[in-house]
Amino acid sequence: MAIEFTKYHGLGNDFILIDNRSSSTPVITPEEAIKLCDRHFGIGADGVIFALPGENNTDYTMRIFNSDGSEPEMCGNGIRCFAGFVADLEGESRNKDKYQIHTLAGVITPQLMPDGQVKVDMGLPRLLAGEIPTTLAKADEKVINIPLQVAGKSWDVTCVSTGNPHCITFVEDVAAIPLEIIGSEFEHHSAFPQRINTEFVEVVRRDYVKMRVWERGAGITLACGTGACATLVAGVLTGKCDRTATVELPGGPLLIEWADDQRLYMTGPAEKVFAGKL
Ligand SMILES: N[C@@H](CCC[C@H](N)C(=O)O)C(=O)O
Repeated sequence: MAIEFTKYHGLGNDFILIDNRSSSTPVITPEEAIKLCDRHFGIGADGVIFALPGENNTDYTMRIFNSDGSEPEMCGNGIRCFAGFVADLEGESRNKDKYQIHTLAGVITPQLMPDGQVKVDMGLPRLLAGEIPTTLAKADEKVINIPLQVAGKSWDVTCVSTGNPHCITFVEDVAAIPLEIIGSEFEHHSAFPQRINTEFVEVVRRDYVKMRVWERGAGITLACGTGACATLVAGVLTGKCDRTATVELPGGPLLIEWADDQRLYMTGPAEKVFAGKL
């Protein structure tokens, strides 16, 4: 059976998108996703994203497999690519620029903007340890600047769920962090029963930070949308950032706002790279 796919990226965080609208089960298994994501023997990507029929009166359902085959709840860069992808699939029959997307983290709303960027209503961040989840505090307490021992060092971490789990550490010089050595140790730390995405952040100004990420199930990536949102929340909670800031990632900048209604808004690009057939 031939399966058509389109490769997209959001700031270098890259995905294989599959039109899965005729079935509510992904047409690719997690094992097949691992092979397709392989950068030497496959197409190469940080994950595979499926556009499925909408559940609970939404326009579509998005599911994603990480490059290790695990299934996360949400993907920020992925949902911007998803919006571009479904708009393309709809072609001339498209009658909206804002979609209600069902995800494992709830309903997320991306909007295609006239300048080609995608603005996403990412919903409410979750701050309690039990919601992340982490054992670094009691289930009903927040995790702000809590010491965590990793790689023989104590790191002050702040944890935020933006649908998926994030652990944020503010550092003096983000370029000096040996992410390739310590990232996996954070991801698999016993304090995080569902593993964790890890962000290291250097605050340049209250409205401009530099961030590098080690993603759960994917390792080092060039950008992470949910991670950029979690970074801003951690910056506000620790008194380091304003409620609107640019998060500069290795792949480029994302504009993040934690609005007065407490919802997170992320604005950034989604680029189609090529299409093909499996
Ligand atoms: N790159 C993504 C996040 C993808 C999921 C993540 N690896 C996880 O397992 O939670 C983003 O842009 O948000």
